[in-house]
Amino acid sequence: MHMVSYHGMEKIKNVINRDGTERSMLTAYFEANNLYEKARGILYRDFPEYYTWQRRIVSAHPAEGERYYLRVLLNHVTGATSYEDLRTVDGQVMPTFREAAEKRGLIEADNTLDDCMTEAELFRMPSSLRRLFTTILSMGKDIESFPLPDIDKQHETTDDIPMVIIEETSIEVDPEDVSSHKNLNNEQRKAYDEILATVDRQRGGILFVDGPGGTGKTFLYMALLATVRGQGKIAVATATSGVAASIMPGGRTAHSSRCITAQVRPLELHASIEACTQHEGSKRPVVRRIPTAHWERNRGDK
Ligand SMILES: Nc1ncnc2c1ncn2[C@@H]1O[C@H](COP(=O)(O)OP(=O)(O)OP(=O)(O)O)[C@@H](O)[C@H]1O
Repeated sequence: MHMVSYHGMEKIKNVINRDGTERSMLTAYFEANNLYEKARGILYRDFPEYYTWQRRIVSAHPAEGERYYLRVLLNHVTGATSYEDLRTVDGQVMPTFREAAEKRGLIEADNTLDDCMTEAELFRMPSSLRRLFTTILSMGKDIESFPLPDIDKQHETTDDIPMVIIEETSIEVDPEDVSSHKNLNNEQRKAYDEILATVDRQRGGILFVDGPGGTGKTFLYMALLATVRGQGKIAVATATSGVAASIMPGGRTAHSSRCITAQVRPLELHASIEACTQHEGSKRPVVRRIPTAHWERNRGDK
């Protein structure tokens, strides 16, 4: 079980027969344990302090499964002379490295995951560190066990209300926007009434407002957002670009919205809002808790 690099066009027979392919740093370590008694008391990771290798020890990611558990064992077991020997615990050969690590009590009790983060911190880029951290959390590691800064209680959810709802309901409504519906022209009024009727029916719907630049679409959105929010309902305003999103109060880009992903298609909107709030820790979707409307600026986005 070791990695071999080869050219894509190379014949597999040649790869296997190439000098040195059958040896890896790990098999060299097993050999050293076989040959030298002194080597048997040294952990694999400390080996470079006593013996010379031309390469550095590679790290293993928890998502790599057996390769990772092999690394866990090597971090704790000295003197192994073969893979099988490494899997042997109390005279019993375990079928997998994971089971061997479990039998030795290394997985539950040790701080390998913390060590993994500490080691990764030295050379990984932030995005890669974040991925590693979420992988570790998904393996059942409690986030509280990491020395993270304290969570600002002010931003925690209260009374089991998901954060996304608190954020959306705390958007301030400009009084000028609230009264702007009185100034709508006939076409805007028609669209305004129809959209509000759809929101009130609470049965969902997809409506498109279209028109040449400067004909008052944004003016209409502002009036709609203010009216819906003024009624205590949630109006999620998204746009495909940051500039277009910044025009609308509480507006955000679709991909940064915690409710709607960039790939969302209109018919998936309901499902994506549900998925989002369930992810936030609530089993009750926003759409059932508070009537929700969603505006997306598309055509003519700046
Ligand atoms: N009913 C109205 N009463 C007063 N002013 C209005 C009305 N409708 C639109 N306007 C004004 O007309 C101008 C253009 O409107 P708006 O920006 O809403 O157009 P738009 O269709 O969103 O344009 P674009 O597609 O270029 O973004 C704005 O200054 C807006 O305030």
